[in-house]
Amino acid sequence: MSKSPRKPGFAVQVNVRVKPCEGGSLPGEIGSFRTLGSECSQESAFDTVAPALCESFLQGCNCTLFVYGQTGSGKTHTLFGPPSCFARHLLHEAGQEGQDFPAAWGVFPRAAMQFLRQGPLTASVAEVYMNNCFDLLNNRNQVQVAGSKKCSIAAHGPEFFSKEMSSFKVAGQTQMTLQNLQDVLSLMSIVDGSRTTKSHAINDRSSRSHCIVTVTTPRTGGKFLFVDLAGSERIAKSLAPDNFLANSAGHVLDIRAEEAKNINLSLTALARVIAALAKSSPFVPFRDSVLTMMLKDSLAGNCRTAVVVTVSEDPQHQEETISSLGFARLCQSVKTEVTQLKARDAGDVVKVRQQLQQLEQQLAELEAKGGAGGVNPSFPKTTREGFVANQRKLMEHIGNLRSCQAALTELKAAKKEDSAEFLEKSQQRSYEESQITNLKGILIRSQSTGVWKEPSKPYIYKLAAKRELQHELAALGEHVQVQDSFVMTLKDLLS
Ligand SMILES: Nc1ncnc2c1ncn2[C@@H]1O[C@H](COP(=O)(O)OP(=O)(O)OP(=O)(O)O)[C@@H](O)[C@H]1O
Repeated sequence: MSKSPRKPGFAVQVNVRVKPCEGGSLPGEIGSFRTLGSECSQESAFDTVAPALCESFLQGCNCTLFVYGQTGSGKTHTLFGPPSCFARHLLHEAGQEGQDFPAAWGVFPRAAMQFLRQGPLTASVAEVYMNNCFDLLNNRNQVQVAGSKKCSIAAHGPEFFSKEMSSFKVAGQTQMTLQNLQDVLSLMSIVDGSRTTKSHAINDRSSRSHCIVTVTTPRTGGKFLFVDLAGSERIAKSLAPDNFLANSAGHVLDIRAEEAKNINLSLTALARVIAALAKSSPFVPFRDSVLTMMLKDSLAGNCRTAVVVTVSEDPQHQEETISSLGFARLCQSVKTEVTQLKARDAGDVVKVRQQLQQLEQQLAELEAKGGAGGVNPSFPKTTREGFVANQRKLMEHIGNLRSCQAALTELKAAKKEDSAEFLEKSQQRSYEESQITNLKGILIRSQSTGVWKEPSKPYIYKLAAKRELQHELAALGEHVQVQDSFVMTLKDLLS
């Protein structure tokens, strides 16, 4: 990808959004930030925060927008929208009022709609939960961040992934093509439905993970990261007594406290990185957490970056508000460099084609050595066929269960919990769940006989990388059939 000269020192743009609270107010002056007051609508929030970033992205710059703040202060509300705002009936109602989409939609879906006027995009969604990264577009499969201490992608992954330890990449994330409003809605339904959320004393729908939606434009290869950070929290305030679960060994496991501890650790790592960048310190501890590795390019690379710090007017959260404003001040001193990427050309296509060919050859070699796994040919035909048929049935029932759950969420959002349709879908959900339990039992029993071998990790990574390259080629305007080349491992299906 060709680059034009760097424009030095682009300060991170800091915005503060205030969540209203009746009778509440902020502790003192906010400071010299762009402020989105408690009356600010979703549309005004977008108009304040996003236009300059969106324009830069469309001109070929990498951009990042992240939201930071105390739990329940409005991060997800600002970036994506309030709970259930992606229910399909709301889209229909907005259409009847002559709107393109519901007024409640947040910055990301509005920005995506703007980008789509210029052409298609590809998107991926990562969730960072308990310091591990998961692919929300592929059944929450765990993916590795290259350069992390846990796994070096250089050991498994395709050669074209950067081996430079100074740059971190997520290996083999699933890409989804966005072409229209329906695609944006589908993406948001997946994010909404698969993110780890819990209800606690401060927020009914609290995100227990950081969520990074990345959209890429094929014209330049430029990326825009939309980052919804999990909320900082004081465990004593947010922890409700019903959050204790007994695990199978009989130990009492405080999952919520463990999650909160992990969230706070990663946010502390982020604050340390930002403090080091603000002081222009020679050492910046990006490696301290998966989150900071993933945000390295956004904070210290070629990227135009903005942050929305969300705070509450509620007097009982004053201490957290003061702390969040301190974070906002730190961010103001961080500068990135912004380089405009040039439109891609035929040379890029040739390069990607070569990489694809190389990868296909490596996949063939792995297949020849049995790396693709599969059914053990030494077993009788009927056993092999029976196993594969059960595997297929399990996938079908998992698909049906997901559709059922999506339909139930829609009906709930439309307040149709008393309808016959809701009852029918609930019954179907129970049926699908019982089928899944039965099939899992059968598969676990037959797997232990050795009839099935899982594909190797390098094979899975290379296959995912092949799909990414096919998407890239398609986005560059090449006629290429993007193959659904995921390997759904049995381990994933049975988990
Ligand atoms: N500016 C706002 N105006 C009106 N309602 C808001 C505003 N900000 C947040 N809310 C509402 O407050 C609730 C909590 O907001 P949200 O889930 O976005 O918080 P969060 O910061 O993402 O929390 P967490 O870190 O726990 O995930 C939601 O019901 C949301 O719609």
